[in-house]
Amino acid sequence: MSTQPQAPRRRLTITDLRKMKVAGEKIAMVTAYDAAMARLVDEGGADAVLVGDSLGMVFQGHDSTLPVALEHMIYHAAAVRRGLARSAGRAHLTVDMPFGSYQAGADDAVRSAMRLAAEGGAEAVKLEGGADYADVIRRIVRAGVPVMGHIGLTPQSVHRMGGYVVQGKDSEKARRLLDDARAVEAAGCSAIVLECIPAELARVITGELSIPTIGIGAGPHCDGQVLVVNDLLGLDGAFKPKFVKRYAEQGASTAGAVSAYAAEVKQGSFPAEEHSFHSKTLRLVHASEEERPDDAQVVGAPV
Ligand SMILES: Nc1nc(=O)c2c([nH]1)NC[C@@H]1CN(c3ccc(C(=O)N[C@@H](CCC(=O)O)C(=O)O)cc3)CN21
Ligand SMILES: CC(C)C(=O)C(=O)O
Ligand SMILES: [Mg+2]
Repeated sequence: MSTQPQAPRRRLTITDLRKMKVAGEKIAMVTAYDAAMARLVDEGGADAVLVGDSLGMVFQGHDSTLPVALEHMIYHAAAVRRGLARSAGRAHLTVDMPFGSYQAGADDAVRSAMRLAAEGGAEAVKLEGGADYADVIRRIVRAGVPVMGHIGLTPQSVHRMGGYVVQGKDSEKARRLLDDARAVEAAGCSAIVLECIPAELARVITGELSIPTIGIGAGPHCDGQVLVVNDLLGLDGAFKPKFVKRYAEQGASTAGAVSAYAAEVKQGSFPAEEHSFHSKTLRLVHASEEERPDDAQVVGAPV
């Protein structure tokens, strides 16, 4: 009997994410920055993986996303791409365009997006900005790369915003964000991230747009949600903004595991017998021994 050929696994496309909005099926997106985590996130059932420029803060240790370079995003995207290739899931892959890779002009933006797709394996790129970026979005989409928008709290504009603060809290600013959302959809975006805006505003934007809205700190009415994986795993005990829910306390459990390991090393109980290798044929000779047979195998002795 021959084994049945396996139906090839089909990865979700950006079009599938749009169909999920129509079907009323919520989209679960999670960030990942390396191959191992990408595989776990994919096998955990995330619909979409984001290689976020938040890696500048959670991976590189900066206090903003501004120092992240296009080369860094390509490096992490390619690692995540390889992780997804080895995993059993079907997540779609979006990669953030970092600060400086698209703001100077549309030609530059198209070149950056093409590198993220060609070298990083991105199936879509995400960029921060509203109506002001309509032309840039149009040009990248025309080049063949789907674009995800991102409005509200846009971390690359931290200095203009005066910190990581909730956006669109008064009627005029909320109106401007709704106009921005409409503008990026009209420019050809396939989806849009809404970050740290009132839930009431996110509900209106979600109802007005035909592309899916993916919220972070934008309430429950969005078509999907995104969280930084380190945050949902509770890896950083000090970082707990209001919108984060921790589904694990891996920061505490990791520090606890290392502490147990260090204690056992110091005490001599690790490695134990079951962690050690042996050889029956090896004849050990101490370096201090005067008479050494010519055929002795010397281990641990200075030459
Ligand atoms: N680990 C991590 N998670 C993120 O979600 C994230 C990053 N890093 N780095 C890039 C940006 C920065 N983000 C942030 C950072 C801090 C707040 C924050 O402290 N927010 C306050 C709200 C302040 C207000 O009331 O306006 C909060 O308490 O949630 C929000 C978003 C979101 N992104
Ligand atoms: C938090 C998400 C939306 C993001 O842009 C990032 O991780 O960089
Ligand atoms: Mg980002």
